[in-house]
Amino acid sequence: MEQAPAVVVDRLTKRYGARTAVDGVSFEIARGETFALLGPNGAGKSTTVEMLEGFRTPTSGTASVLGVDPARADRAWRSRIGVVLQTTGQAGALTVREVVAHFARIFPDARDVDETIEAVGLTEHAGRRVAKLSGGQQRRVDVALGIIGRPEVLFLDEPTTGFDPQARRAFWDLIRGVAADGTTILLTTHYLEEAEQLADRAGIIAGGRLLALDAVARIGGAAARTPIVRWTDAGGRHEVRTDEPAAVVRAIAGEPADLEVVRPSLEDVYLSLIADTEPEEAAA
Ligand SMILES: Nc1ncnc2c1ncn2[C@@H]1O[C@H](COP(=O)(O)OP(=O)(O)OP(=O)(O)O)[C@@H](O)[C@H]1O
Repeated sequence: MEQAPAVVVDRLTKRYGARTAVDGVSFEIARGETFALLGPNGAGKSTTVEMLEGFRTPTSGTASVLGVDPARADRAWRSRIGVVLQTTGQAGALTVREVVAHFARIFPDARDVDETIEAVGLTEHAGRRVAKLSGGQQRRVDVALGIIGRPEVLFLDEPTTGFDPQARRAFWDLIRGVAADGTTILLTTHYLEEAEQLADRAGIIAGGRLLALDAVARIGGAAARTPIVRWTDAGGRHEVRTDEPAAVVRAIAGEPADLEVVRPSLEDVYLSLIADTEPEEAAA
Protein backbone atom coordinates (compact mmCIF):
# COMPACT_ATOMS: atom_id res chain seq x y z
CA MET A 1 0.00 0.00 0.00
CA GLU A 2 1.29 3.44 -0.86
CA GLN A 3 2.11 5.55 2.18
CA ALA A 4 -0.25 8.43 2.95
CA PRO A 5 1.19 11.85 2.10
CA ALA A 6 3.12 13.58 4.88
CA VAL A 7 1.27 16.84 4.30
CA VAL A 8 -2.22 17.41 2.88
CA VAL A 9 -3.49 20.96 2.45
CA ASP A 10 -7.04 21.41 1.17
CA ARG A 11 -8.49 24.84 0.30
CA LEU A 12 -6.54 26.33 3.18
CA THR A 13 -7.50 29.95 3.86
CA LYS A 14 -6.35 32.55 6.38
CA ARG A 15 -7.89 35.99 6.71
CA TYR A 16 -6.68 38.84 8.89
CA GLY A 17 -9.67 41.19 8.99
CA ALA A 18 -10.34 42.21 5.41
CA ARG A 19 -7.00 40.87 4.17
CA THR A 20 -6.84 37.34 2.82
CA ALA A 21 -3.27 36.18 3.41
CA VAL A 22 -3.83 32.60 2.15
CA ASP A 23 -6.65 32.03 -0.28
CA GLY A 24 -7.87 28.48 -0.93
CA VAL A 25 -4.49 26.78 -1.27
CA SER A 26 -4.38 23.01 -1.91
CA PHE A 27 -1.35 20.73 -2.27
CA GLU A 28 0.12 17.50 -0.97
CA ILE A 29 3.67 16.55 -0.04
CA ALA A 30 4.59 12.87 -0.31
CA ARG A 31 6.60 11.13 2.38
CA GLY A 32 10.30 11.76 1.80
CA GLU A 33 9.69 14.54 -0.71
CA THR A 34 11.30 17.99 -0.62
CA PHE A 35 8.74 20.63 -1.56
CA ALA A 36 9.49 24.34 -2.08
CA LEU A 37 6.99 27.12 -1.62
CA LEU A 38 8.03 30.14 -3.66
CA GLY A 39 6.54 33.60 -3.92
CA PRO A 40 7.18 37.32 -3.46
CA ASN A 41 7.18 39.13 -0.10
CA GLY A 42 3.74 38.95 1.50
CA ALA A 43 2.60 36.10 -0.79
CA GLY A 44 1.39 33.97 2.11
CA LYS A 45 4.27 31.48 2.38
CA SER A 46 4.99 31.93 6.10
CA THR A 47 1.29 32.04 6.97
CA THR A 48 0.82 28.71 5.16
CA VAL A 49 3.83 27.13 6.84
CA GLU A 50 2.82 28.45 10.28
CA MET A 51 -0.64 26.88 9.90
CA LEU A 52 1.08 23.57 9.12
CA GLU A 53 3.30 24.01 12.19
CA GLY A 54 0.22 24.58 14.36
CA PHE A 55 1.19 28.18 15.19
CA ARG A 56 -1.77 29.76 13.35
CA THR A 57 -5.35 28.56 12.97
CA PRO A 58 -6.91 28.47 9.49
CA THR A 59 -10.00 30.58 8.83
CA SER A 60 -11.30 27.76 6.61
CA GLY A 61 -10.05 24.71 4.76
CA THR A 62 -8.04 21.89 6.28
CA ALA A 63 -4.43 20.90 6.88
CA SER A 64 -3.02 17.56 7.91
CA VAL A 65 0.60 16.83 8.83
CA LEU A 66 1.47 13.18 9.52
CA GLY A 67 -2.26 12.52 9.62
CA VAL A 68 -2.90 15.08 12.37
CA ASP A 69 -4.59 18.50 12.29
CA PRO A 70 -1.73 20.78 13.42
CA ALA A 71 -4.17 23.11 15.23
CA ARG A 72 -5.08 20.22 17.57
CA ALA A 73 -1.68 18.56 17.79
CA ASP A 74 -0.09 17.27 20.98
CA ARG A 75 3.49 16.90 22.22
CA ALA A 76 3.96 13.50 20.61
CA TRP A 77 3.17 15.03 17.20
CA ARG A 78 5.41 18.03 17.89
CA SER A 79 8.37 15.74 18.60
CA ARG A 80 8.01 14.36 15.03
CA ILE A 81 8.19 17.84 13.49
CA GLY A 82 11.23 20.07 12.99
CA VAL A 83 10.82 23.81 12.66
CA VAL A 84 13.19 26.51 11.46
CA LEU A 85 11.26 29.76 11.79
CA GLN A 86 11.96 32.83 9.69
CA THR A 87 13.25 34.79 12.66
CA THR A 88 16.14 33.70 14.82
CA GLY A 89 15.32 33.46 18.48
CA GLN A 90 17.83 31.62 20.63
CA ALA A 91 19.12 32.45 24.04
CA GLY A 92 22.18 34.45 23.01
CA ALA A 93 23.95 34.07 26.36
CA LEU A 94 24.31 30.31 25.95
CA THR A 95 26.98 28.67 23.83
CA VAL A 96 26.15 26.81 20.62
CA ARG A 97 26.76 23.45 22.33
CA GLU A 98 24.59 24.40 25.34
CA VAL A 99 21.64 25.45 23.18
CA VAL A 100 21.84 22.35 20.97
CA ALA A 101 22.26 20.05 24.00
CA HIS A 102 19.28 21.71 25.69
CA PHE A 103 17.06 21.01 22.68
CA ALA A 104 18.43 17.47 22.34
CA ARG A 105 17.01 16.67 25.79
CA ILE A 106 13.47 17.55 24.65
CA PHE A 107 13.31 14.85 21.97
CA PRO A 108 12.95 11.09 22.55
CA ASP A 109 15.45 10.06 19.84
CA ALA A 110 17.67 13.12 19.37
CA ARG A 111 20.75 13.18 17.17
CA ASP A 112 24.17 13.33 18.72
CA VAL A 113 24.88 16.93 19.78
CA ASP A 114 28.43 17.20 18.41
CA GLU A 115 27.54 15.43 15.16
CA THR A 116 24.70 17.87 14.62
CA ILE A 117 26.94 20.86 15.32
CA GLU A 118 29.42 19.45 12.82
CA ALA A 119 26.67 18.87 10.25
CA VAL A 120 25.81 22.58 10.30
CA GLY A 121 29.50 23.55 10.14
CA LEU A 122 29.77 25.09 13.60
CA THR A 123 32.26 22.74 15.27
CA GLU A 124 34.89 25.43 15.70
CA HIS A 125 32.28 27.78 17.21
CA ALA A 126 30.64 25.20 19.50
CA GLY A 127 32.00 26.89 22.63
CA ARG A 128 31.05 30.43 21.61
CA ARG A 129 28.00 32.30 22.80
CA VAL A 130 25.27 32.39 20.17
CA ALA A 131 25.02 36.19 20.56
CA LYS A 132 28.64 36.53 19.36
CA LEU A 133 28.06 34.65 16.10
CA SER A 134 27.40 36.27 12.72
CA GLY A 135 23.86 36.30 11.34
CA GLY A 136 24.57 33.41 8.99
CA GLN A 137 26.16 31.39 11.81
CA GLN A 138 23.14 32.03 14.06
CA ARG A 139 20.94 30.77 11.23
CA ARG A 140 22.93 27.52 11.23
CA VAL A 141 22.16 27.18 14.94
CA ASP A 142 18.45 27.46 14.00
CA VAL A 143 18.93 24.67 11.47
CA ALA A 144 20.74 22.52 14.05
CA LEU A 145 17.77 22.95 16.41
CA GLY A 146 15.37 22.08 13.57
CA ILE A 147 17.05 18.74 12.85
CA ILE A 148 18.26 17.71 16.33
CA GLY A 149 15.08 15.71 17.04
CA ARG A 150 15.31 13.64 13.80
CA PRO A 151 12.01 15.07 12.56
CA GLU A 152 9.88 13.17 10.06
CA VAL A 153 8.76 16.50 8.61
CA LEU A 154 11.09 19.50 8.58
CA PHE A 155 9.81 23.03 7.94
CA LEU A 156 12.47 25.46 6.73
CA ASP A 157 11.26 29.05 6.39
CA GLU A 158 13.85 31.01 4.39
CA PRO A 159 16.70 29.05 5.95
CA THR A 160 19.63 30.58 4.06
CA THR A 161 18.81 34.27 4.22
CA GLY A 162 22.06 36.02 5.10
CA PHE A 163 24.31 33.12 4.10
CA ASP A 164 27.33 33.73 1.92
CA PRO A 165 27.48 31.59 -1.26
CA GLN A 166 29.89 29.08 0.28
CA ALA A 167 27.75 28.66 3.40
CA ARG A 168 24.66 28.26 1.21
CA ARG A 169 26.30 25.42 -0.72
CA ALA A 170 27.36 23.73 2.52
CA PHE A 171 23.78 24.10 3.77
CA TRP A 172 22.43 22.49 0.57
CA ASP A 173 24.69 19.49 1.17
CA LEU A 174 23.39 19.27 4.73
CA ILE A 175 19.75 19.37 3.59
CA ARG A 176 20.40 16.77 0.87
CA GLY A 177 21.71 14.51 3.62
CA VAL A 178 18.62 15.14 5.77
CA ALA A 179 16.40 14.40 2.74
CA ALA A 180 18.39 11.24 1.97
CA ASP A 181 17.53 10.01 5.49
CA GLY A 182 13.88 10.03 4.37
CA THR A 183 12.87 13.33 5.99
CA THR A 184 9.98 15.16 4.31
CA ILE A 185 10.95 18.82 3.84
CA LEU A 186 8.88 21.93 3.23
CA LEU A 187 11.13 24.81 2.27
CA THR A 188 10.28 28.44 1.59
CA THR A 189 12.93 30.49 -0.14
CA HIS A 190 13.52 33.57 -2.25
CA TYR A 191 16.51 31.89 -3.91
CA LEU A 192 15.15 30.04 -6.92
CA GLU A 193 18.45 28.27 -7.40
CA GLU A 194 17.98 26.86 -3.91
CA ALA A 195 14.62 25.40 -4.94
CA GLU A 196 16.19 23.98 -8.12
CA GLN A 197 19.01 22.43 -6.10
CA LEU A 198 16.91 20.93 -3.32
CA ALA A 199 13.26 20.49 -4.23
CA ASP A 200 11.49 17.70 -6.07
CA ARG A 201 8.36 19.78 -6.55
CA ALA A 202 7.44 23.41 -5.99
CA GLY A 203 4.41 25.61 -5.62
CA ILE A 204 4.42 29.27 -6.63
CA ILE A 205 2.16 31.45 -4.50
CA ALA A 206 1.29 35.12 -4.91
CA GLY A 207 -1.46 37.15 -3.29
CA GLY A 208 -2.31 34.07 -1.21
CA ARG A 209 -3.16 31.97 -4.28
CA LEU A 210 -1.27 29.03 -5.71
CA LEU A 211 -0.35 29.93 -9.30
CA ALA A 212 1.60 26.81 -10.23
CA LEU A 213 2.33 23.42 -8.71
CA ASP A 214 4.59 20.87 -10.37
CA ALA A 215 7.96 19.18 -10.49
CA VAL A 216 10.65 21.87 -10.39
CA ALA A 217 11.78 21.05 -13.95
CA ARG A 218 8.21 21.23 -15.29
CA ILE A 219 6.75 24.17 -13.43
CA GLY A 220 4.99 26.66 -15.70
CA GLY A 221 4.43 23.99 -18.37
CA ALA A 222 6.66 22.67 -21.14
CA ALA A 223 6.12 25.74 -23.35
CA ALA A 224 7.56 28.02 -20.67
CA ARG A 225 10.84 26.01 -20.76
CA THR A 226 11.23 25.95 -24.55
CA PRO A 227 14.73 27.18 -25.46
CA ILE A 228 15.14 30.61 -27.00
CA VAL A 229 17.68 31.39 -29.75
CA ARG A 230 18.64 35.07 -30.12
CA TRP A 231 20.98 36.68 -32.60
CA THR A 232 21.61 39.92 -34.43
CA ASP A 233 22.20 40.36 -38.18
CA ALA A 234 21.67 43.05 -40.80
CA GLY A 235 17.92 42.66 -40.30
CA GLY A 236 18.16 43.48 -36.58
CA ARG A 237 17.75 41.41 -33.43
CA HIS A 238 15.91 38.08 -33.76
CA GLU A 239 14.40 35.76 -31.20
CA VAL A 240 13.03 32.27 -31.90
CA ARG A 241 11.54 29.82 -29.39
CA THR A 242 12.31 26.31 -30.53
CA ASP A 243 12.70 22.73 -29.32
CA GLU A 244 15.51 22.33 -31.88
CA PRO A 245 17.86 25.22 -31.16
CA ALA A 246 20.82 23.53 -32.90
CA ALA A 247 18.88 23.32 -36.18
CA VAL A 248 17.89 26.99 -35.89
CA VAL A 249 21.51 27.98 -35.23
CA ARG A 250 22.73 25.98 -38.25
CA ALA A 251 20.15 27.66 -40.49
CA ILE A 252 21.29 31.18 -39.61
CA ALA A 253 23.04 32.67 -42.65
CA GLY A 254 26.33 34.56 -42.38
CA GLU A 255 28.03 35.51 -39.14
CA PRO A 256 25.39 36.45 -36.57
CA ALA A 257 26.44 38.71 -33.73
CA ASP A 258 25.50 38.09 -30.08
CA LEU A 259 24.28 34.56 -30.79
CA GLU A 260 22.86 32.94 -27.66
CA VAL A 261 20.76 29.91 -26.83
CA VAL A 262 19.02 30.11 -23.48
CA ARG A 263 16.80 27.62 -21.71
CA PRO A 264 14.44 29.60 -19.47
CA SER A 265 15.30 28.91 -15.85
CA LEU A 266 12.94 28.46 -12.93
CA GLU A 267 13.64 32.12 -12.20
CA ASP A 268 12.47 33.19 -15.69
CA VAL A 269 9.31 31.10 -15.34
CA TYR A 270 8.72 32.41 -11.81
CA LEU A 271 9.11 36.05 -12.86
CA SER A 272 6.71 35.68 -15.77
CA LEU A 273 4.14 33.90 -13.56
CA ILE A 274 4.15 36.56 -10.86
CA ALA A 275 4.44 39.50 -13.29
CA ASP A 276 0.66 39.77 -13.58
CA THR A 277 0.00 39.67 -9.84
CA GLU A 278 -0.43 42.79 -7.76
CA PRO A 279 2.47 43.84 -5.59
CA GLU A 280 1.71 43.55 -1.88
CA GLU A 281 1.39 47.29 -1.29
CA ALA A 282 -1.31 47.55 -3.97
CA ALA A 283 -3.20 44.59 -2.47
CA ALA A 284 -3.48 46.24 0.97
N1 LIG B 1 -0.55 38.69 12.17
C1 LIG B 1 -0.92 39.28 11.04
N2 LIG B 1 -1.89 40.22 11.01
C2 LIG B 1 -2.27 40.81 9.88
N3 LIG B 1 -1.74 40.55 8.66
C3 LIG B 1 -0.77 39.62 8.61
C4 LIG B 1 -0.30 38.94 9.78
N4 LIG B 1 0.67 38.08 9.41
C5 LIG B 1 0.81 38.22 8.07
N5 LIG B 1 -0.05 39.14 7.59
C6 LIG B 1 -0.21 39.53 6.17
O1 LIG B 1 -0.48 38.36 5.43
C7 LIG B 1 0.16 38.42 4.16
C8 LIG B 1 1.03 37.19 3.96
O2 LIG B 1 2.16 37.27 4.83
P1 LIG B 1 3.26 36.12 4.92
O3 LIG B 1 4.18 36.49 6.04
O4 LIG B 1 2.60 34.80 4.97
O5 LIG B 1 4.00 36.28 3.54
P2 LIG B 1 5.35 35.59 3.00
O6 LIG B 1 5.02 35.02 1.68
O7 LIG B 1 5.89 34.67 4.02
O8 LIG B 1 6.28 36.85 2.82
P3 LIG B 1 7.91 37.05 3.00
O9 LIG B 1 8.53 36.48 1.79
O10 LIG B 1 8.03 38.53 3.06
O11 LIG B 1 8.29 36.36 4.26
C9 LIG B 1 0.91 39.72 4.10
O12 LIG B 1 0.09 40.66 3.43
C10 LIG B 1 1.06 40.09 5.56
O13 LIG B 1 1.14 41.49 5.71
